[in-house]
Amino acid sequence: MNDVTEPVSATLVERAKRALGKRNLVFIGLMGAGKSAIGRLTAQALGVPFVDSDHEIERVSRMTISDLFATYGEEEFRALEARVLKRLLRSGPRVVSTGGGAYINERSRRHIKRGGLTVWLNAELDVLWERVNKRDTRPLLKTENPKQTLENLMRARYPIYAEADLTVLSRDVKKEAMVEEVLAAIADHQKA
Ligand SMILES: Nc1ncnc2c1ncn2[C@@H]1O[C@H](COP(=O)(O)OP(=O)(O)O)[C@@H](O)[C@H]1O
Ligand SMILES: O=C(O)C1=C[C@@H](OP(=O)(O)O)[C@@H](O)[C@H](O)C1
Ligand SMILES: [Mg+2]
Repeated sequence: MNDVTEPVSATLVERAKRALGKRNLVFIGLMGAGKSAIGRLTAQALGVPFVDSDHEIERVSRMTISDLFATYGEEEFRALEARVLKRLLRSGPRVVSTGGGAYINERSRRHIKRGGLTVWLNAELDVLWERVNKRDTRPLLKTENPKQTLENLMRARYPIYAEADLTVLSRDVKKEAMVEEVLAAIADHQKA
């Protein structure tokens, strides 16, 4: 279903498509940054396929992310995540939204860097917290103080996400406004 209520600027779409070329576009960032939601809408705007690596992992394993963590542990999950991302990024062009920890794992980060143009959806703690505390599907946040856990992950991970090709500030604006900001970042990146 297309969630974009107003069409994204056709000129902007064309400029972004030209700049992206045949490359994949890979969304990275912390839980709640909007990778899955904005990634899907960006793929719709660009007219290319969309895949979310978490959804693909759940599809091939026939288990939820939470069950995978509980049954096999995070290390095994990261190894599976790296294998899935290597396969997903082998073809394209497509938009790939990754799980928040993928880019932090060295093997997955290598696949992602080789596999496409990376966009970091950078968000402030309160924006992320507002979004993630509505659902309990993220095993890493099943702690005594999940907001503190999220802040700790920000401190540890933000310097690594900052290696992305593009950075877009994820805010609580209309999702199509976020899509337009992502497309503008891609188009302007071409000038660099
Ligand atoms: N710009 C935005 N404004 C309001 N809500 C948003 C925005 N971007 C994402 N969301 C919502 O925040 C929640 C988390 O988004 P999601 O795409 O699942 O994040 P991620 O995949 O990065 O963890 C979802 O309910 C989504 O609809
Ligand atoms: O940050 C992380 O390590 C994780 C983020 C999750 O994806 P989202 O970022 O889409 O929530 C999911 O991959 C798993 O719970 C681990
Ligand atoms: Mg997601």
